[in-house]
Amino acid sequence: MHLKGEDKYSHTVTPPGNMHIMSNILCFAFFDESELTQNVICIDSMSIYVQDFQEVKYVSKFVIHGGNKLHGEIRIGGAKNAVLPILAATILSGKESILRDCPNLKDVHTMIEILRSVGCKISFQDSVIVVDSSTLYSHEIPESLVREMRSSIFLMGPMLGRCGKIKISYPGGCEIGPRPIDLHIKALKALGVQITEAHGFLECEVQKLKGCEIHLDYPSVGATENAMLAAAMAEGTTRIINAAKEPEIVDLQNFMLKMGAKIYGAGTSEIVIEGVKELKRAEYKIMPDRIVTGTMLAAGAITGGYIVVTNAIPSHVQPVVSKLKECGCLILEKGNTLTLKAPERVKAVDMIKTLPYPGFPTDMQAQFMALMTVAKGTSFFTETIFENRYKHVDELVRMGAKIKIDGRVAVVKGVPKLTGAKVCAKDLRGGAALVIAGLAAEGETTVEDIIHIERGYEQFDKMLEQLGAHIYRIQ
Ligand SMILES: CC(=O)N[C@H]1[C@@H](OP(=O)(O)OP(=O)(O)OC[C@H]2O[C@@H](n3ccc(=O)[nH]c3=O)[C@H](O)[C@@H]2O)O[C@H](CO)[C@@H](O)[C@@H]1O
Ligand SMILES: C=C(OP(=O)(O)O)C(=O)O
Repeated sequence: MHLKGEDKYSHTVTPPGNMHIMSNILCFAFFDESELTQNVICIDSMSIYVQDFQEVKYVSKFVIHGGNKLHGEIRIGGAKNAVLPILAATILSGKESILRDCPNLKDVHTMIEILRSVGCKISFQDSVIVVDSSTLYSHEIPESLVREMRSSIFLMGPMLGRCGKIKISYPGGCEIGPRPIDLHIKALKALGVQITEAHGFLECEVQKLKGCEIHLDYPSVGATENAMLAAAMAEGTTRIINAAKEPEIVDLQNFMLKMGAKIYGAGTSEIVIEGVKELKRAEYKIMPDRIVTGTMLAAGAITGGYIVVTNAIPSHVQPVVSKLKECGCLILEKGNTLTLKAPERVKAVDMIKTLPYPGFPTDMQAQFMALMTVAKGTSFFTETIFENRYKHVDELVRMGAKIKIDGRVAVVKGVPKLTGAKVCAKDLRGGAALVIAGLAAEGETTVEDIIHIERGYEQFDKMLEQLGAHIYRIQ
């Protein structure tokens, strides 16, 4: 075989033959000159093998021809940030859980792999995930999977609630900056968990979780969720004070209520959980993704389009909707539908500051910035949640955007037109922002490394295509 290029990446594959390992495997792909998909050498801790891997998607990109106004109707699916903690929560009951409207995303598959690795039986078909956690047999979470996704730390609370121990590695930092887990650890310690930290691993153990008052120094979404999950089966009452108020926290509470947990207050800054001895089988429909909703609205707005977004929860996207109205879009809310009619060119809004819910979501900062690059006037962004969430800026600048960064502030001077360019998705929302920019750019835009985008958007290209965008995907 003539080697043209070499690529190294992590991918979840089903090993050939009778091997029953289904884990995160390191793959070295050797590209043949004539064909991009040839052989892959896969290495994991237990085996090395060569696989003819015609179906593997090595390098995926989106190619966008800008200029089309988006028009039509699009349905929003279940939220990534709701389904991930809820999947972790299924461990608690030791019974069956049926989850509907689950998005088919890379992160969801990683969470499924994690649950399988500790013994759960899972099926995922037509947006329905069925988890049977009665067969749980391990408390050790494979490091390779933990490193793939920060949300793996959601396993801490449920594993401690269910079997009193967990061994898990640090999830590590990520593209958007360092993401410590000190608040998670503090909350779990308050519930009585002994935690030993060594060589990048956390070994946590508790005889019996004890209800307590947890004062979060910051309303961290993940730490609030982990504390809720750990407290569900603790002895006595737990109060989480300065809890995060994001809608995904309410969704988690609603799922826990279905399982028979005694919990109230989610959506406010104080959540109260009265521990119960046992939880039961539950069926639940995941809430619609508010960030995908906001992203589609931003995409409609940048193209001067007229779109109808269905299966949305308008109250969840108010911070984004009010900014879109400020920049001249007409938005009509009716039941679970949002209709957006955008002007030919939006006006700049002077200040966008990311804040915990109900403030403007950090997960919408990049997409809104893409919109502001072509607005009339100058807008100022302040990113207060994550330290390093401006990686899309250099890429937008390649497309002709005028943006200057000073620490946590980005100043965006709107230009009449962007021009298509070859750009690279550095993280999930930043990647989505580049696609949005491409929709309005003159000529062709290629967005590389869309693997990041696919962590959070199911068939992003198809959704936009349905609204009339010229976008296609190249493997
Ligand atoms: C899967 C999921 O739901 N992810 C969302 C969740 O992430 P995540 O739960 O990680 O976000 P947090 O609210 O915990 O993080 C917010 C800030 O608190 C800091 N922090 C957090 C925990 C901790 O122990 N110590 C600490 O310092 C973080 O570094 C960050 O600066 O909320 C974020 C903020 O809305 C969103 O951008 C993510 O999309
Ligand atoms: C940052 C995000 O997710 P995660 O916390 O899973 O990295 C996001 O959804 O924008």
